[in-house]
Amino acid sequence: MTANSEYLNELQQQGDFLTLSRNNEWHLAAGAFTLSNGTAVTIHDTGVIEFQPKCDTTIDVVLSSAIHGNETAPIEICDDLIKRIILGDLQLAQRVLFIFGNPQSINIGKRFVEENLNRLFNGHHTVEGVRMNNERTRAAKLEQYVSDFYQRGGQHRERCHYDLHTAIRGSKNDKFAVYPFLHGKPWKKSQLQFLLSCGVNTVLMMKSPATTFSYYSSFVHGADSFTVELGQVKPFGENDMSRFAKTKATLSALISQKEVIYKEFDASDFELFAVHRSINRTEQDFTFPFSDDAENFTGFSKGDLLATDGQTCYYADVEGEAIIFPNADVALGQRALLTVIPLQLTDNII
Ligand SMILES: O=C(O)CCC(=O)N[C@@H](CCC(=O)O)C(=O)O
Ligand SMILES: [Zn+2]
Repeated sequence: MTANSEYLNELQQQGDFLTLSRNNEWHLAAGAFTLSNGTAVTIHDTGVIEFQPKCDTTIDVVLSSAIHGNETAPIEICDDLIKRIILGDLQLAQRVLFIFGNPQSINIGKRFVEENLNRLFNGHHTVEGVRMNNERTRAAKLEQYVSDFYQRGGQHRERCHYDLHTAIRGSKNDKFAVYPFLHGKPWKKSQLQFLLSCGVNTVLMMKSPATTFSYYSSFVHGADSFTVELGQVKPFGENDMSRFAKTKATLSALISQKEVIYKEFDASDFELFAVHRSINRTEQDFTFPFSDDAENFTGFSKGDLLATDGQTCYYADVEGEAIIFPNADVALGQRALLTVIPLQLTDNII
């Protein structure tokens, strides 16, 4: 028996792809098997597992978590879905690719090992003159796995990608999604209805390209793609999983049903925000005037100080400008703060 088939036997019996991935931090030999219900299972690498049911399918679904290793609730959600599929308790009706992005960062309980993986997509992993590291290599591979997965599904199918995260800070709106910049293409009501069903009624509309995983699959593969923030970062074992019941049930339905009927679209169900600006840290001396427990979506009055970057002070220039993802510890040149303002829906939505 080869080492490869040993891990496959154990995986088939226990369904524990998360532990297998954590035990093989940066690489796992590819392997495949078929479930008794006919679903083909392919392990492409550590943290990357594909399920192809026997029936005809219409949607190619990518569910990623652990792009940041300490964001545990989404990892637990995906771990549970994968186990149920492998053990035959959840029968799929759609193709699914699950990704645990950064197994070593899960093991050390940190956002990343050397470099923030979610700043390396859309080609930013490979830059002339910049040394490759494990996270850069991983970002390049993850792009390729997603690309191959969508290509095997074929053109003219629905493609979606939900990149599941949790926020470092608490948030006034506990769960929210980032809708990547669509380059003028319309936003989709059907996607907002899906998010609402997940318990996510707050969506931020980006207005420029990004280096994130969700922007990559949206821009390069035309997928309906979102970064989804499911509450606040907690260590394993400290998540109140009842808070994610709607998310789990909706993801489960998405992959196990031919079609899911969501609540009819009603704009008043949502709180939508436009990203107003992104403030990067360019100086060693970068500070916020608010405390570490100031929550995401805290609004500021026009003229209030928002951040100080060396000699540059940033002030709110719109009444109610609200803070998202403030993080003074980011690497120089990276985003330290987003600000948002409420958005009224225009006709750029279908
Ligand atoms: O709470 C925080 O500061 C970060 C939470 C997080 O990881 N958010 C993502 C958002 C990605 C996007 O803008 O689509 C990130 O910062 O990578
Ligand atoms: Zn994250």
